[in-house]
Amino acid sequence: MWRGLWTLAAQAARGPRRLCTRRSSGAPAPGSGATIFALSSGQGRCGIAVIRTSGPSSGHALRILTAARDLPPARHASLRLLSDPRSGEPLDRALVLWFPGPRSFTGEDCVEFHVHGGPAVVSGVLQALGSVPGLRPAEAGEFTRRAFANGKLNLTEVEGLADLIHAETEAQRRQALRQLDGELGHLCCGWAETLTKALAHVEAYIDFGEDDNLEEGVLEQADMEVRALEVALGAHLRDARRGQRLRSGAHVVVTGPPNAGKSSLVNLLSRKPVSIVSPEPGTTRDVLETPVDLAGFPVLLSDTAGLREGVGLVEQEGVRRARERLEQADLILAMLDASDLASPSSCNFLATVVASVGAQSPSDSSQRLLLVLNKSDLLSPKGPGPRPDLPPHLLLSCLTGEGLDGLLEALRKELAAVCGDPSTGSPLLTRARHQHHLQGCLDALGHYKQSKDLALAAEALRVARGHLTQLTGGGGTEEILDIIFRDFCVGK
Ligand SMILES: Nc1nc2c(ncn2[C@@H]2O[C@H](COP(=O)(O)OP(=O)(O)OP(=O)(O)O)[C@@H](O)[C@H]2O)c(=O)[nH]1
Ligand SMILES: [K+]
Ligand SMILES: [Mg+2]
Repeated sequence: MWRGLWTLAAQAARGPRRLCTRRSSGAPAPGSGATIFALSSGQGRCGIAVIRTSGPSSGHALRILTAARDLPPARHASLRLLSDPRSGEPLDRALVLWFPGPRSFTGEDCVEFHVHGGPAVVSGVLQALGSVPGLRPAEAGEFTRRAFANGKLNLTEVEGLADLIHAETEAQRRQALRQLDGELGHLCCGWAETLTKALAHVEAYIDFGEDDNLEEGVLEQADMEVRALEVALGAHLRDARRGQRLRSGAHVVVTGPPNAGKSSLVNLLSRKPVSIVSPEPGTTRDVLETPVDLAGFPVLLSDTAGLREGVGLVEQEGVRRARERLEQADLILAMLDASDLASPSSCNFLATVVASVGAQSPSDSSQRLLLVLNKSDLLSPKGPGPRPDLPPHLLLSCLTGEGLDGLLEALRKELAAVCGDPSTGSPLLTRARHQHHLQGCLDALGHYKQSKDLALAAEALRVARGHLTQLTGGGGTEEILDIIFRDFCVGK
């Protein structure tokens, strides 16, 4: 009888079937839902605009607009004259593509019209489509919703697609593409399969524990699998904030004593005059925030007031805001005037801000810091360099641009550590939702280990697995029943 169990375990390990399925499989139910249409390319005058439809009446709409009895060959671009079905008036000579379901983006019958991008052409074709019975304009995100409902994309892939459309920097694009390719989903599905296996072992023990035929070590096997999973989940959760930072931008804060050249650096990095630069110490008061692409990483760069005590009320408030912002920084750009290192404000800054960040033990939540000595152009070429007791630093001149390449390279390395490098390593958790479910899974595994009662232990495994399936948007306990009855040969 228990051959069945081990066959199951072996199969699950090899993964011949998808235990972690997408929402459903195959073609949509025939005649399900309306056929939707929309302009899929951007609004406004352009060379080519793409209008698409999805749903059972797509083929009909294509035939009506091209006044043709037959559909063009599937998945091949064909040049066709489009006419208004009501008046017969020609609208455009366009490329049309016919994607019969289920081999289409949504899994339904789809059509793409690649028309000339003039507003009158686009609105003419949209109106013509609207006049075809069974067609209606699509709602926001409805094509992707249908792709999800039809099992073409799981939830993390849907999120990856959304991120790809919104990606503004290279690193964001890489991360989104990996998620759209299903890397995070596959990882979770693999974990869910491990839990399904462990659950099958525990349930087998509950039902047949007294059975002499039960192979030994079934529960130990489940415990081992759970322990290995805990380690994997823990590693991913330690990295948890990185993917989210890459999605929404890392907080980089420029700080230092007055007149170090902080605003000059912010303007240099953002390539626009964000902040006022002047020889007067205490120029910057408010926190000035600007989004920039630094070496391919999305960054929210903040300029802040120079740190000093005993100044007027307004500047004091500026200093308070600067310190507050500093606490939220993922990466601190600490700046000093290289020609003024012996001044009390420089010494104080080194002893407080720089020393305290340097003393943090490295962990995901700890801040990173780059020390930059600006105004290197003021140092005499022959004279002694900056103080020998300084922590590691970079020399820069915002005036001449010397040292900027070195700073950008150092920033790239720091940001890769802060955001994770999407070209290498395991897929990152890009949303708080991912973190929530992985943490939920890990907590449930903790309950599993503490449970003295096997029924409660099995329930904990079900909760843990539920979190993983929710992460990819699947769900249901049908699959475990399926496995027990089909692979265990119960009743044989
Ligand atoms: N020689 C030289 N002068 C610089 C350099 N960078 C900035 N300055 C000058 O230093 C002065 C102060 O620059 P800011 O950018 O306003 O300095 P800050 O740190 O923002 O000053 P606060 O906002 O007042 O704290 C200005 O006169 C700049 O032109 C540099 O690399 N070399
Ligand atoms: K200044
Ligand atoms: Mg300033």
